[in-house]
Amino acid sequence: MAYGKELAAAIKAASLAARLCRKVQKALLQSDVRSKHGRNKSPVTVADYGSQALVSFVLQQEFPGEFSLVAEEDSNDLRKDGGGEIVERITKLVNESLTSDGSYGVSLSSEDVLKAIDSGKSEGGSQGRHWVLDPIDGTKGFVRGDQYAVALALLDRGNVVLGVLACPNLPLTSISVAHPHSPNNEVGCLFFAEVGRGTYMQLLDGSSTVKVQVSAVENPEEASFFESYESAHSMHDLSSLIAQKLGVKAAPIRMDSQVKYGALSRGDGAIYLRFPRNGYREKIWDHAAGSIVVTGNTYLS
Ligand SMILES: Nc1ncnc2c1ncn2[C@@H]1O[C@H](COP(=O)(O)O)[C@@H](O)[C@H]1OP(=O)(O)O
Ligand SMILES: [Mg+2]
Ligand SMILES: [Mg+2]
Ligand SMILES: [Mg+2]
Repeated sequence: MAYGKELAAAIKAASLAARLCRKVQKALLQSDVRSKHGRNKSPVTVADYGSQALVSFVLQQEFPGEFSLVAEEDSNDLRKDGGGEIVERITKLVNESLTSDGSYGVSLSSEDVLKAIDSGKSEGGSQGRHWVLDPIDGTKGFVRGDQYAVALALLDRGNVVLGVLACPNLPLTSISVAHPHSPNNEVGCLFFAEVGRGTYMQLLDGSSTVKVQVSAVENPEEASFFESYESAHSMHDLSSLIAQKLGVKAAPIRMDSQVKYGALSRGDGAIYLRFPRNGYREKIWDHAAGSIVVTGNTYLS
C-alpha cells in the first residue's frame, strides 16, 4: 500500500479522538461550549480542542520530522484570560485518552496540548504532504446530541490520497428515509479510503471491516438525498426545488457534518445537495476526508 503507514496512523488518531468526543458528548454541559468568533457564533467545545490535540500529537509521534497539519482550531481563545480552567480540562481529557490507549507512555502538560493544537496552523499547498483535519465536523450536531464526525485526510502534491471519517453516532445499518433513527440500532462507524484501494467501513474499535459501495440507483425517482440539518448551512428551499426538478420523490434526510459522505459511501442515499449561503467560504477540512470516502472506489488499481 502506497500510504499504508499513513492510513494506519490516521485510523488510530481518528479513533482515539472519536473516543474522547464520545465521552464529552455524553457528559456535555452548557459550560463546555465556548463561543468562537462572536460574529457567526460557531460553537467550539472542549472536545473540538481535545480531538485536535490528540490527532496532532499522534501524527507527530508517528511521523516525527516531516509534519504539516492544516486544521480548524487554534489556541487563541484558550490563551486568553480565564482560559486556564478549560485548558486543564482539555489536558486531562487528552491524557486520559492516551493512557487508555497505552501506546504512548507520556503525560502532556497544558503547554504541550496548546502547542499540539497550534501545530494545525500549516497553510498546506500543492507541494509535499499535508494532513487536513476537522477535529469535530458538525459541532452544532455534536452539541445537540446528534451526528458529527472526526474528519482526517492526507494531501500529497495537492491531491487527497487518503481519508478517515469517524462517525460515533452513525448507526451501523443503513439510515434510510424509512428508518432515519431506528432506536435499537447500534451506533459508531469509521470509514476509510486510500486512493486506488477503495472505501471500507469498520466499527470504532477497528473490528468488522467491510468494503462499501455507493448506491447503484440511477433513476432520481428512486433516489433519496441528504442535506444539512442546519438551514443556516445550506438553503433547504433551493435543494427542495432542485430535487423536485430532478424528479426525486423522497423527502430529504437531514444530517449534520461529513457523516453524510459516510452514509453516501455505503449507499444509504444517492444524492448530497449542499448550497451554502452567500458569502460563506467552505474550508478544505470540511470536505477532504468525505470526498475520498465517497469517490474511493472510482479508480481502483
Ligand atoms: N454558515 C455556514 N455555512 C455552511 N457551513 C458551515 C457554516 N458554519 C459552519 N459550517 C460548517 O459546516 C459543516 C457542517 O455543516 P453541515 O452539518 O451543514 O454539513 C461544518 O463543517 C461546519 O463547521 P464545523 O466543523 O465547525 O461544525
Ligand atoms: Mg467549527
Ligand atoms: Mg467542519
Ligand atoms: Mg469543526
